[in-house]
Amino acid sequence: MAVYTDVSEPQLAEFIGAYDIGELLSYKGIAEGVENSNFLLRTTAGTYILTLYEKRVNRSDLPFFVGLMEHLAERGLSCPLPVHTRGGESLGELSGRPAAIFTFLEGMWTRRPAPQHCRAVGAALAGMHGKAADFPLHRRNGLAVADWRPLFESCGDRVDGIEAGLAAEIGAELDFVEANWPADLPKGVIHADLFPDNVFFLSGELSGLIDFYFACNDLLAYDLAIAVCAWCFEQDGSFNITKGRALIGGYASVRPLSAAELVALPVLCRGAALRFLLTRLYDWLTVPDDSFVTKKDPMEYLGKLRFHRSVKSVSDYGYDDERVTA
Ligand SMILES: Nc1ncnc2c1ncn2[C@@H]1O[C@H](COP(=O)(O)OP(=O)(O)O)[C@@H](O)[C@H]1O
Ligand SMILES: N[C@@H](CCOP(=O)(O)O)C(=O)O
Repeated sequence: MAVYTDVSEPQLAEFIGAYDIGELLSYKGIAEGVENSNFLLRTTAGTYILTLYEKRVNRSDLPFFVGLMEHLAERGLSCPLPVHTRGGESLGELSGRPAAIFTFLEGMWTRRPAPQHCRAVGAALAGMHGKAADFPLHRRNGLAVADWRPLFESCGDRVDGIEAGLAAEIGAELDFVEANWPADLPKGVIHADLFPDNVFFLSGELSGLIDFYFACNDLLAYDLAIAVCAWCFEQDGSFNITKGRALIGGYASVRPLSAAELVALPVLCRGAALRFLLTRLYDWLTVPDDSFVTKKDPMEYLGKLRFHRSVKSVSDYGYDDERVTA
């Protein structure tokens, strides 16, 4: 459930009055999502999304997120376009929350990604990296390698209650990724959360990307590693090499990967799996059970992490490149 803040009709009608989007016909909360409150708006001019930014989103980051979506949409990436008020503002305030209205993106996310979805996602991610290359704002990744150990420490002493030995396993993994994290790979603006629920498809074709609220500046290949973790495993936890080949191949078809990026991909995937293991673990142990926040299973990412630990080179992901796998 992700409608944390209620909006009354008079408040909303007044808010909408500042925009050229016609009269309000109806609105309803959208149950999906985790971080913010989202509403589907129907007006005499069309359908829109209203987002109220909740506490876990830092207000000072909003110009980066909203500006990035505008920048990408202007360059032809299919993603929500912030709608401006008549006064030119894309961010306002509603029900005591920062709020924005976005264009509605047609399509649905896929619960059963197939290799052709993975290929399209890889290509779209590389396209996003290219289109964001001249985005002028900068946002530090608040969940970068250096932040993982403090996040783990803030999980407290109940980690082994989930699985015996888990704290030591995570500690050893942190030691490894901190010592082996690549420093000199190409950097830029990354999506940082390109999971299946953030990619829409329509009639089998990718129709757009949403949820840029983890976007930040970091290694481009780390974004690919996040997508490998999110798209290429089956429900039973096994890695699907055909999906790996499709995702990485789709990415490389738009933005060729350097040999150094390919060599680094296994450690980047270990880091990506660890990052989602840790954020899920933190929520699992600290968010009250009666909270609206949907807690996701941390152990799914422990399984993925263990797989990546067994990987010797990018060819184990199904991707062959003679520079690194000959
Ligand atoms: N521009 C959009 N067009 C269509 N649906 C959207 C749009 N933005 C959000 N949604 C809907 O709202 C849901 C939650 O959005 P999301 O940005 O993922 O929220 P959160 O940041 O809270 O996780 C999505 O799964 C989708 O159904
Ligand atoms: N993708 C993350 C959680 C963030 O949720 P989102 O709805 O904002 O994409 C995870 O799976 O842990």
